[in-house]
Amino acid sequence: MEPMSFVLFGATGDLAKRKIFPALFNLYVDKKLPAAFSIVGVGRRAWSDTAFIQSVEQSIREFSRRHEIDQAVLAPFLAAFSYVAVDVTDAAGYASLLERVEQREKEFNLPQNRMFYLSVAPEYFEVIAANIQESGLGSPQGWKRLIIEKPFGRDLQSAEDLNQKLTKAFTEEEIYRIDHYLGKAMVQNLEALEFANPVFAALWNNRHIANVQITASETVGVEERAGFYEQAGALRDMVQNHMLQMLMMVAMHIPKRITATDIRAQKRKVMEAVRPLKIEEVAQNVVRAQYSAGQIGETPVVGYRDEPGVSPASMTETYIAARVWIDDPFWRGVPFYIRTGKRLKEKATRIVIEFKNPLERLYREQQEKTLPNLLIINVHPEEGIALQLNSKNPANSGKIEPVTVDFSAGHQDVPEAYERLLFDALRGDSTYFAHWNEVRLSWKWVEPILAAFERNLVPLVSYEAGSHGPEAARDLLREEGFSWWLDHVEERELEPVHR
Ligand SMILES: NC(=O)C1=CN([C@@H]2O[C@H](COP(=O)(O)OP(=O)(O)OC[C@H]3O[C@@H](n4cnc5c(N)ncnc54)[C@H](OP(=O)(O)O)[C@@H]3O)[C@@H](O)[C@H]2O)C=CC1
Ligand SMILES: O=C1O[C@H](COP(=O)(O)O)[C@@H](O)[C@H](O)[C@H]1O
Repeated sequence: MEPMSFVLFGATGDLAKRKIFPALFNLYVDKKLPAAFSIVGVGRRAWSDTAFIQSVEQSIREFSRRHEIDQAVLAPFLAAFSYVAVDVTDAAGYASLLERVEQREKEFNLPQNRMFYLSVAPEYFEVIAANIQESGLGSPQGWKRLIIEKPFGRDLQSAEDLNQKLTKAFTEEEIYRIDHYLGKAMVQNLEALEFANPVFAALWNNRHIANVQITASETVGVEERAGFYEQAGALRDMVQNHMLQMLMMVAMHIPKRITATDIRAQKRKVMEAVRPLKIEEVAQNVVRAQYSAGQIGETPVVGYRDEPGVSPASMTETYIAARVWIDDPFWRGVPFYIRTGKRLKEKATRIVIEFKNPLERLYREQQEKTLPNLLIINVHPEEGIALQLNSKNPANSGKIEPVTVDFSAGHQDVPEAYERLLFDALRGDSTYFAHWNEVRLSWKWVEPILAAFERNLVPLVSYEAGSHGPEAARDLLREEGFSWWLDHVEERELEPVHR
């Protein structure tokens, strides 16, 4: 990994504190940062280097996954940090930033490789990219890269505008769009699961798979983010990015080679084959809902409209479920169901692949019940893979019962998503970053849903906080004779009606 300068815009903010500094530190401890580097923080507030370095140290002590921090390791790490107060909208301020970056390059004997990380509100993305370009910061003798946070636009048009402006300063190959779900170990593992196991590779198609269920459920509510969330809702906040990225990762076909280019090409093909929804079809295929008051565990919680900062008549959805069809020869006829929501019963991101059960009748004639084989990929916070099979239980008169072969990654001290993604970006590996094609096609698919919501063509139903979501989401699957797996113990017993 080549020595470089890391310029962090938004260095005094929440994301820097909770994720970026701890991730950089953990990479440093694991010897995954270059041998020499400088980190220049940028914010508005008039901090000294010392004040900034103190805040970095505090964030590492508070948020690092490592609880034991060795001062002898921390001190040289912190020595790489310095701070420049710049209002990013003021082009004149970039001269002092350039001066500092160059001064540190000389001090640490660094080649001019520059990583720019935009951890600021999205309205600043364009102006920062333009000012980087115009100030000379963006013309180093070595490489330059741009890591950019979500959200990438708020609809197709704004995403296109943003992309056009960014690409005046950075090429597509230089842009690393963060989707932190792509940094999750089990999402990255999907590729190996599908392509490193011929047994699954052979089954990964509509001949063998009945449906795919992708869930990202959260117990938290809107927290202190009402200002943002009221404008976004679950569709923009989770579906356009994380949910569709997981769908692409599950549905992609075997690439020629395991490279960023080939994998991204396969993901693009999936999104190109996703059946577009007409506005008038949205209501039949998408459920939108909002949480009402309820209980998370033992704790009573208010409904969304009573959350601080939320309008009492808010129509913002905190839950989405949708049926997605992929019209290609591999997936034609296999529904992909996605759902995500806040204030649900459990915190769980999970993918369930339900296999077809053509031999079910054979055993039914024997008065035996078999359940479909399920491949369950627990993404977060549990991490692991489970395969549900049917097996005779000798302790129960040899009756067939479901058994689960479980590989759980347990709670090992594994790198967090931001560590993996930063490591990749520093190495110049863009496999697990969202390519513009993926972002564009995702917005394109989401557009009619946004329009249908705006025109109120889809009812906003409510669900009780602490529940598994609205009944309408169950009805969505019932239409094809399926049900959401693993919501309820009793659903394990529930026999889906297979056609
Ligand atoms: N926080 C999170 O968990 C997540 C955040 N994100 C994204 O990351 C980005 C940053 O979020 P977050 O850290 O929460 O935001 P914060 O509001 O906590 O921080 C914003 C940062 O931007 C700086 N800033 C704001 N205006 C200016 C300006 N005119 N000139 C220079 N610096 C400025 C602030 O500096 P100062 O305070 O000194 O003015 C601060 O460092 C956003 O795009 C967000 O959507 C994405 C996923 C999760
Ligand atoms: O991007 C976002 O993700 C989080 C959920 O992330 P997870 O890693 O905890 O599953 C979500 O709470 C937030 O609203 C959204 O902006």
